[in-house]
Amino acid sequence: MSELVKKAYEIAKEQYAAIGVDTEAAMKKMSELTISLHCWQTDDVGGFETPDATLSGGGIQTTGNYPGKAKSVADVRQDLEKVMSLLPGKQRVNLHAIYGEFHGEIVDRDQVELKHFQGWIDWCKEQGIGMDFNGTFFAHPKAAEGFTLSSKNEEIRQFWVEHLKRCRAISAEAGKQLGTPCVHNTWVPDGSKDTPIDRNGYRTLLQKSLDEGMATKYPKEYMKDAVESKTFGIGLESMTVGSNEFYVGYAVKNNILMCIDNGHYHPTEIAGDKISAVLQYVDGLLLHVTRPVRWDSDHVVTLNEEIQLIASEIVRNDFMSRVNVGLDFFDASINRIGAYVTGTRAAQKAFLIAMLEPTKDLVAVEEAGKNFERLAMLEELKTMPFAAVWDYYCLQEGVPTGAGYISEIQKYEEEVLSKR
Ligand SMILES: C[C@H](O)[C@H](O)[C@@H](O)C(=O)CO
Ligand SMILES: [Mn+2]
Repeated sequence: MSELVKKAYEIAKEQYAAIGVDTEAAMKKMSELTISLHCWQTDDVGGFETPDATLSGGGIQTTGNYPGKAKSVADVRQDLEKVMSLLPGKQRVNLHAIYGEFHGEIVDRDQVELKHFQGWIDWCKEQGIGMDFNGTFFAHPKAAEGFTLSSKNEEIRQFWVEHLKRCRAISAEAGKQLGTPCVHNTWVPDGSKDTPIDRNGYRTLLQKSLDEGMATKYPKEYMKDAVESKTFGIGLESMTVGSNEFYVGYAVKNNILMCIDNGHYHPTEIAGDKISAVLQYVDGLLLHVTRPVRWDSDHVVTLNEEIQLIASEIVRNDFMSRVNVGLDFFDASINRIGAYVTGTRAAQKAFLIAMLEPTKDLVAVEEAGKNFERLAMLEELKTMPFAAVWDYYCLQEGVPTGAGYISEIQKYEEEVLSKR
């Protein structure tokens, strides 16, 4: 098999060289890409605050009941280790605050501390990876009214401000210990099912709470703040407090990261187009790469045009060091390890394809007004022998080539997941 992969690669290398693309340089550039693996695909966003915790509310939903979901932090780690063993390139782990090690104690969100996540930091150290973090502002009685950081109930608002403060402190310590900045992302579901009157009041409160929660400034080498907007959530269809305009404004004003989740816009909007727009005004972005199907359904990422534009925009403009690439999907209807591996590989493929583009030539053609030639070149690029380069890259990285990971995942399902 590996002989075949090498042979195919040699031919592909020549074909790419003929259009001015250096395949070796492209594979080398892949080392600049680190993908942050969201822990929540392992257990359908349940977390471990209580033994039977499940996702409820917040306008997000998992569907499906495929056997084998992670039931403990140990299961999550075991699953993520399996996932990483099947992926080329570099990864990090992205945790939500509900994934702490609480050891049977009821720890409310305004009580989370470093000690609940020290085990995770140690595990990251062992794995040689970085950690990202998220306050969890959903699936909680104090989020049941639809408002958290923008709540008009001062006690509730303060509760969530305290959660934000604590999560940022945990993030800073994780980044410090691991020697790589931890991105702390804030997404709140806040919004209204039916038409509200005081949109402005809620937005003023959200801004006030973010200012309070982020008042402590940490060194950028330890942690970076990100804020995530959304168009609407289920049951919160009429108004989202943290809309796109709200958070672009907040991120620009405070020069923090804007999180672009490509499931969080109107279906006709193109998330990839937003990257160069927002990066005119902020230093960096966080991406939540996902696949919305008709709504923010968080299907497993596949190699589609949307993902391709996102990756191409980053590579074409040399934005690799300014964009933190994370994933955000949770499909409970299929093997969850398979979901991770397929989805992460799809995102990585999009980046490698972007790195195999003769961008300078395309720009020259565009600037010369040769739009037919631009169109034709883009079409021809679609059928270049990308798979041969991808397989060779996987071979070099010591992970299964082609569909080779499927049987590995089936074996893991038989030996581990089916016994849970
Ligand atoms: C669980 C995630 O934090 C959540 O999905 C958020 O990032 C989001 O995208 C909500 O729609
Ligand atoms: Mn998201």
